[in-house]
Amino acid sequence: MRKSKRCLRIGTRGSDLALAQTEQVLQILRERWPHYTYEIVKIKTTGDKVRNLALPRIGGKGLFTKELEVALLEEKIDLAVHSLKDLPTELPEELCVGAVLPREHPGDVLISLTGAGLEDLPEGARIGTSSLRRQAQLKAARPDLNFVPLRGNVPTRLRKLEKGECEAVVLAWAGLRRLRLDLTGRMTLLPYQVCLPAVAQGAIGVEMRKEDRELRKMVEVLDDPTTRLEVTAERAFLRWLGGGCHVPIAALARVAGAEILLEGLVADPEGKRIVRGQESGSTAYPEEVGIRLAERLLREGAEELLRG
Ligand SMILES: NCc1[nH]cc(CCC(=O)O)c1CC(=O)O
Repeated sequence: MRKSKRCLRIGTRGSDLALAQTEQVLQILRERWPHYTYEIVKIKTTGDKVRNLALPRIGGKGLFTKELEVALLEEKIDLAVHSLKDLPTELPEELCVGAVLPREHPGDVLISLTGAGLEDLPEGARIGTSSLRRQAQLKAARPDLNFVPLRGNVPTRLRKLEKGECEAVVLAWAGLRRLRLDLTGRMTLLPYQVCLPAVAQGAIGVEMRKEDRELRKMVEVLDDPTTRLEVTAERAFLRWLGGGCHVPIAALARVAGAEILLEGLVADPEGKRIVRGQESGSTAYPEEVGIRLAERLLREGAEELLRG
């Protein structure tokens, strides 16, 4: 046993959502490992700095995670807490996802001032979202809708709705939930058939240095094996497609007994073509299920969509 307690430095973005997620991690670690000290280190990422630009234009992977990875590699922090959907599928060789927390409901919600659902929105309504995945799927369901780019943190986006910049916005349920925002009467959940979530949406991942054995053992208390299996299948699907933010891609895995069921899609940004399918397989090989679904969708037309 070491004599002096080690101080664990937890890196996070400074947004309300990121801090709420980090607080959740911290609470569990503190309770289980009270003899350590903890420090939260806020780090600005490129995505935080270029607020006004449309994400698909900036492109580039790891917009919200890269600076945290650099801090891990430079040993300025010991853990990095991410929304797993923002974390690229390829990690630096020295890093790993040490834990995946139990997932929130992974779905997207539609929020409007009147509480109108997707069918009730007026003809030609403006939807605030910069996500090509959301745009493509909503256009497929309602070709008359218009889209306005909407970026910034969750509260900022809701303010833009209040100011009348659009009739509705689409956000992840998980983010609203973690921010404890009560949008009763304004919010409807979009069914997966209408809007399949982003890979790993609703899951929190804790990234760390592989060689930090002591810490790897400690973060096991955060890990939810079912969520981990699901996001492993989804991330393998995304990695095999080689997709970034430029082509709409969505996927959702569910564990049922010893089986993983994975549903996924690739679309063109206008939502005119959606290549969608399902695969299932053993929980012993989650990545294999993801790769199999990717291969199948590539054969069925996703290859063309990805080449654009
Ligand atoms: N891209 C931003 C982002 N990253 C994670 C979440 C929500 C929380 C989550 O999906 O885990 C959000 C906001 C949103 O999409 O509404």
